[in-house]
Amino acid sequence: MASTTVSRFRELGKKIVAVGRNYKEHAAELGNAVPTKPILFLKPTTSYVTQGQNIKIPPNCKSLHHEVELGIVIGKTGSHITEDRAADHIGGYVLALDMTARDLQDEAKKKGHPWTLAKGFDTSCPIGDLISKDKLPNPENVQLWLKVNGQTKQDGNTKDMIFDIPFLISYISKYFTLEEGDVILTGTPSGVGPVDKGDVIDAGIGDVSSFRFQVE
Ligand SMILES: CC(=O)CC(=O)C(=O)O
Ligand SMILES: [Mg+2]
Repeated sequence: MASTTVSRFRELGKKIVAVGRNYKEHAAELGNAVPTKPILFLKPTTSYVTQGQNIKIPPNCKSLHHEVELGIVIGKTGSHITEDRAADHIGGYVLALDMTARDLQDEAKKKGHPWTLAKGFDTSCPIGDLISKDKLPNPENVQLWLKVNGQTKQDGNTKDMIFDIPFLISYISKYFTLEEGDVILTGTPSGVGPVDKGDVIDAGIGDVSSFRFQVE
């Protein structure tokens, strides 16, 4: 796959597949059980925002939470991908936030409704630039950090993921064809919390990639 093509993942990608509760400590902090198989949901690609654009609080949301995540950018289309072939389908990585209207999500959870509004609203997926595979040779042992107004809120390591990257690609691709440019968000470590109008979020993957977004 040509890296010039994958670098256009935001234009090419058809979907964002997100994994929920992939870190034990995060499941615990929200009082959720540790999953025995991946919990998946979709975010539309209209949720992307890039640096220079702001995060907007969606209507009726009184508790907008930050979730820093490692994203996998798919470089080669495939379905029923085996774990041992998963690496062939990775085009690179990306830093992302899975912004979550926590109160709307809690309301939906209580009623057994989908999380679509809480997770898929416009600006709910701030995203960085493509990270090439050679810049992140060990994606399963990197620090994911996030600060709000300069204060550290999240500082976890991808080695603590419950389901690892090959397993996720294999599992997801049994259900959804993973297409070039699609992004898998691999879940957030603990420390999620609220942000408000005017707050500044800085986040990063170790010292490999970082970005800043403001809440408007
Ligand atoms: C409880 C959640 O919102 C699940 C989620 O998105 C995660 O990253 O974990
Ligand atoms: Mg998340």
